[in-house]
Formats: sequence, C-alpha cells, structure tokens
Amino acid sequence: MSVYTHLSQAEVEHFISKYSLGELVHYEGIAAGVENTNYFVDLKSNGNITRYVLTIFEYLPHNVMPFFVSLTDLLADKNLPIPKSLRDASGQALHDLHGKPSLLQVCLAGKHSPIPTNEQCHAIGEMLGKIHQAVSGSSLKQENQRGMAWIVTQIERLTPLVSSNDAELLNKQLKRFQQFFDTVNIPQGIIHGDLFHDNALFTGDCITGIIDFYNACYDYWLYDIAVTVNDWCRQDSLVLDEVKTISLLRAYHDVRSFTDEERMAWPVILQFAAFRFWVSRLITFAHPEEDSSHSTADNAVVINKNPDEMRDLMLSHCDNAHLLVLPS
Ligand SMILES: Nc1ncnc2c1ncn2[C@@H]1O[C@H](COP(=O)(O)OP(=O)(O)O)[C@@H](O)[C@H]1O
Ligand SMILES: N[C@@H](CCOP(=O)(O)O)C(=O)O
Repeated sequence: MSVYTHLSQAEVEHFISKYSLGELVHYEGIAAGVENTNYFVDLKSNGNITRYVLTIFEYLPHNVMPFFVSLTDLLADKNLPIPKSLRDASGQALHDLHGKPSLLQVCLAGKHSPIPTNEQCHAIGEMLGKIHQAVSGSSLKQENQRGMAWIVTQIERLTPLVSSNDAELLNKQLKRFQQFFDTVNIPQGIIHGDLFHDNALFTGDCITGIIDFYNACYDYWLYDIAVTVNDWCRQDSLVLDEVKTISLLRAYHDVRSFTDEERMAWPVILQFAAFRFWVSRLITFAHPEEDSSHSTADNAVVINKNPDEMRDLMLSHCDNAHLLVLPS
C-alpha cells in the first residue's frame, strides 16, 4: 500500500467543501500505486453516492502540474477513458494539501488485470495508438523528467552503491544508449511514459480507464510502446510472450503505422526501456533519501518493485535482438 500523507476526516471534509459535489460519507487510502498518495472519497448528493479519487503528489513540483491537467483534459475530451480533473467552485483543478499539489478526479470503473490476456494486450496497443494520435499536433510541452540527463545523474550516484557487476553494466549500457540516441531518427510526440498494466482498468477485455499520466512528456513514441510491451507482454521475468507482443504491436500499427526507422530501432529501444526502469527501481533501493517526502511521512507504507527483473529483461533483449521485430 502506498499512502504517504495521511489525511484526517476534517482535512478531507475541508478539501471537498471547495467542490460543492456533496457531503463526505466515506474515505479510505488506496492500496495500489507507488509514488503518490491516493484516497477513494465517497460523496453523497441528492441521495446518490459517487466515488472520487483524491491524489496528493508526493514529489512533483507545483509548476509541472498544469501540463498533466491539460493533457488528461485533452484526452478525455477526445472520448478516451482518461479521468478529468474536477474543478472547484472557482474553476481551480489544482490545490495544495500538506504543501503538495493535489487533485480530485472522477473514479473510473473497472479493475486492474493481474495478468493481461492476449485480448487485453490487443486493447492496450490500440489505446496507446489512439493516445499518441490524439495528442499529436497539440502545443503541449513537457520535458522527460526521467530522460537521458536524469539517467546520467542517477548512474553517477548509483555507481558506488550497487555491486561492481551492476555498476559496470550500468555504465557500459549507458554509453551504448547515448551513442544510439545521438543518431536515431524516429517520430516523437507526447507519451504516457509509464503504461504498466497497473495503470489500466478493465471490465472484461474492455479498457475503462488509463491512469497515472505523471510520467507523460515529449519523447519517442516507440519508447512508450517498448515500456508497455516490456510490462504487458512478459511471459516471465526474461522472455516476451510472442502472441501477446504481436497482438499489442499489430493493434498499435493498425492505428499508426511503424516507420522503417522504427523497425531498425525496436530491439535497442526495448533494451533501453528496461534499462530506464532498472535505474529508477535501483534508486528506490539504493537511495532511500530520494524519497524523502515519503520516508518522513507518518506510517508511510510503500511498494517497491524488483530492479533485477528489469536488468535481466534488458540482458535477455540484448541476447535475442534478432527475434524482436515490429509487424509490417
Ligand atoms: N481515476 C481513477 N479511477 C479509478 N481508480 C483510480 C483512479 N486513480 C487512481 N486509481 C487507483 O489508485 C491506484 C494508484 O494510482 P496511481 O496513479 O497508479 O498511483 P501512483 O502514482 O502512486 O503509482 C491505482 O492503481 C487505481 O487502483
Ligand atoms: N511503473 C514503474 C514505477 C513508476 O516509475 P517511476 O520511474 O516514476 O518511479 C515501475 O514498475 O518501476
């Protein structure tokens, strides 16, 4: 469970009073999630109870928040199942709780799929294509906060803290990827950036929600696809499931066709996507102070994900590069 900032009933009541959506009947911390604090908040209005999600952003600064609000608004306005941020009586979406940015969103229906099916992989491939298309041409701008510059800094910090084998591998792979990105020429746009299967909600095989856009930024579309494939289509920690991978990629390709340059880049982008999450997961283990807002919170309960899984996936992609092919 990840709840870092604990709210009293009085604090929740004060927060929701700005919205005129009804009176508080229940609130509870949400067990899932990694970085932010989320609460389900049930409000009663005209005899009906409606569920909302209150999010407190534990590390994102206030100044980047308007981008995320505009992005989710834009996608929701295109009829994609993305939660809009609710406005209070004065039209404000963004608020402050315990000095941190916070938002109230509608609670979307559906559940997380513990192990995505072939059909769900197809559905997420199609959805990702639609998300990329929906935002293409918009004037929204956001740098990748976890792009190459961030990776370089983190690897410098991690090098003395991890095993010598991991340190050597981190630095060797970093050089390879830096050289690769110096010359790559593939399409870019706004990406989700963290479309793991715990960021989608389903009813059966139908997607009812895509959440957690807080890694969204301007970057390579193919990188977004690789992050998604690496999580949704894994057979075990090392190998991609061929049927799931093809289902996801074909569905995406039907919405936006891959370019020849993307075909060439695919094996390395898959490796890089695993590498990026290896780095961020290592930080959680090696640099607890990185999560300073979390560790100082009373009764903080935190989910950590296994970094070795991402390292091993990257190495497996390096060994099997010839098998990693985009559909034509
Ligand atoms: N709009 C929403 N509708 C329904 N459930 C939501 C919504 N937003 C968040 N959740 C629930 O809260 C959990 C944590 O949200 P998430 O944004 O993934 O947190 P974190 O940023 O900490 O990873 C999700 O797994 C989901 O169960
Ligand atoms: N989905 C990620 C967690 C979020 O990534 P982060 O870089 O924003 O910490 C994972 O499974 O590692």
